[in-house]
Amino acid sequence: MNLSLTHQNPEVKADLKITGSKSESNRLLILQALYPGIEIENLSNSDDTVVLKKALEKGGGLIDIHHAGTAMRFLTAYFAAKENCEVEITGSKRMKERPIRLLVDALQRMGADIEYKNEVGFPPLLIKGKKLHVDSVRLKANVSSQYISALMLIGASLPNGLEIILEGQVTSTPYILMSLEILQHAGIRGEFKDDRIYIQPTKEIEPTRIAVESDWSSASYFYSIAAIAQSAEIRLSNYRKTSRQGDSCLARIYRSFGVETEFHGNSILLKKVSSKRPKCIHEDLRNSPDIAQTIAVTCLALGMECKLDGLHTLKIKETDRLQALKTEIEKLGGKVKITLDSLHLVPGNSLNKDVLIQTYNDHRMAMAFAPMAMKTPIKVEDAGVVSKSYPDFWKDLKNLGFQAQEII
Ligand SMILES: O=C(O)C1=C[C@@H](OP(=O)(O)O)[C@@H](O)[C@H](O)C1
Ligand SMILES: C=C(OP(=O)(O)O)C(=O)O
Repeated sequence: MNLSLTHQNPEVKADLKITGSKSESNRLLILQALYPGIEIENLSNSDDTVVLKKALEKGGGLIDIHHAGTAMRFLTAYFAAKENCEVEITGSKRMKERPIRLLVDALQRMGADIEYKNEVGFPPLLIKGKKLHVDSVRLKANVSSQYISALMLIGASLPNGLEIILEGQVTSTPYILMSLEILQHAGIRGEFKDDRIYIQPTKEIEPTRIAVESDWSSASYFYSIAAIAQSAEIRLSNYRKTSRQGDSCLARIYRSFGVETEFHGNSILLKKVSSKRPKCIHEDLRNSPDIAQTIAVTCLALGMECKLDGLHTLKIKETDRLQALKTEIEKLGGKVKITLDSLHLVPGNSLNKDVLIQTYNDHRMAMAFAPMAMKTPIKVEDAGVVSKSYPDFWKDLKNLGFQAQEII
């Protein structure tokens, strides 16, 4: 499904409930499978969470997790440590290009029986679950934090717990802290200090009800809309002032675009308070890689220069996001230089009209470019990709005055 998108009203007002964080949901589902006393509230309705839940219910055999990176990584560790289970985990064409060797190597050193079905280092994987005895493992930490979270989530279920020694500069650190906080919330002891993580062995936990906060990465598109609009008041729930999600740094970053965040009870109110903004934004997004696309497109829409660093993980996500951003921004008239870990955008004098934005099976390409329709009519290819993290995205956008029409 391709969509033609327009937006005529410079004033935006809306009140939306955003689905639960997929990162929190997927961690909690793994923990719940290991410790049945956990009850989860506000679970994400994203495809990535649905596939993970179904895989856990199936418990073995052939499992296809499509595009879901966290599901692939978390389930690899989960099944490797689950005695007497045999599973083949596969995914989309892109999933078969997303590296998993660092995690598989670590699990194999812990005693796991995992084989590559096709290419070494990439899914699909053949896993024969067994008891893992080794209780200390070293892991390169600068490629994806998901490998580390995957090990942390199974750590407490191992006979002696698990020590993880991190090598190199740690990336996406807030996601590691999220894993630790969720374990602690469930009653599992653990610590993360310098380059060492330790998770204490835990046989049982007290029954606990844990509420998932709504997804901050999904909120980023509304920050972008508020920044681009002439006036905006957008209320989003359910959010907390002290969030486990690193992407809550949006509140700080979008202040530079004139958007203030007010916290009221369990909701946030995004208010456009000023049209003054700097000529150039410079951010290191090592800790919040998922909002890079949103910020780049906001800057393009507002005619601002933007320098983003710390983007070394973007090449191995749903698509090569650095290349995808460059190609699509240049179609609209911006100039983009990319390196292996950075992006520099210089906006053009005007924005091209009716450009078809390609989405490359990446939900965030579709959602990040959508706010651009407030400045120039655009078309979005394969708009259904949003369901990976935010199935209600287009419906919610209509509530903000966007007109979306299906086109061939
Ligand atoms: O652990 C998680 O839930 C995630 C970690 C991040 O991945 P990397 O650590 O690979 O950057 C992030 O991009 C992804 O969307 C979700
Ligand atoms: C990178 C993402 O997800 P994953 O790695 O879990 O596929 C994302 O949602 O932006």
